Amino acid sequence: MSKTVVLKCGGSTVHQLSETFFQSLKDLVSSNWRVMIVHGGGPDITKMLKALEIETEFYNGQRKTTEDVLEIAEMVLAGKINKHLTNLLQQKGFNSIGVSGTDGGLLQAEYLDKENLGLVGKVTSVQTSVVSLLMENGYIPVVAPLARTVTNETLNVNADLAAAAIANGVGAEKFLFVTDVPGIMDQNKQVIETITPQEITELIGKEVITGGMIPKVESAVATLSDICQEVMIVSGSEAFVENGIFKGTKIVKEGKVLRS
Ligand SMILES: Nc1ncnc2c1ncn2[C@@H]1O[C@H](COP(=O)(O)OP(=O)(O)O)[C@@H](O)[C@H]1O
Ligand SMILES: CC(=O)N[C@@H](CCC(=O)OP(=O)(O)O)C(=O)O
Repeated sequence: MSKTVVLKCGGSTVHQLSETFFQSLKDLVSSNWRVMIVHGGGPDITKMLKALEIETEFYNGQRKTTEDVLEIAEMVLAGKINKHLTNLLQQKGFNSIGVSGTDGGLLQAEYLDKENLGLVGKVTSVQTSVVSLLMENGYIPVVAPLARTVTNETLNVNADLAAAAIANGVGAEKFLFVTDVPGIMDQNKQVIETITPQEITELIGKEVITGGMIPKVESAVATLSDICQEVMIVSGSEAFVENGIFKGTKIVKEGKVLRS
């Protein structure tokens, strides 16, 4: 039976995906992996909000989302970025379908911290039937990180957290964060090949892992399970798998160093 890999493509990399990245994706598909993509788009949302002179700020790494901000976030995520990626995949020879996390009940959420963040969601459940059907039929689902509450309100969701919830929900064997760096770097800017949750905590404490890397490693650690034994941080501007060998940083459960 084929295994599932979830890729989270960050907003920092969605416009810079290289030919070798798509070659790696082809290798995965031809090795019988079922592929699903969840994307971000933070920089594009910020750019559009600035152009429209709508104020935007972050609280604990998440965008404070008013109704005006949500309207633009949904427009950019489910419109601009989702169509950009879906079209690009189609152009590169993949069958892809773009959906929003609000479609088909895919992502259900509750308010994360209504007082401080406004319309921001924390995913509570993932309805996988539609995306599973798509993958079974050879399509790559491309998901925008928006969710619905039980009372049908749309909420903005941090893409790292949305991707982690989806990886868990679909029972993915592999979960890759595709970003603008080739992996987690140590204090000497060398890419770390394998890292455990304990080492991650140490590097956050030493402020070697900072900023946008923190939600990634925290989501990675939270996603590690008996099914998903390996989460990776990889680059979108180069090959992330060659001859079955994955390149980047592998985040593995304590003491386990696994082969690709
Ligand atoms: N130890 C680290 N190793 C690599 N990148 C790091 C590290 N600490 C912080 N970062 C930062 O994390 C960034 C990736 O996070 P982010 O910009 O949020 O990406 P994305 O748009 O893919 O979600 C890198 O560009 C880098 O500046
Ligand atoms: C609540 C929240 O912060 N939502 C994010 C959703 C996009 C995202 O996470 O994009 P990246 O992966 O490019 O950062 C935002 O509005 O920017």
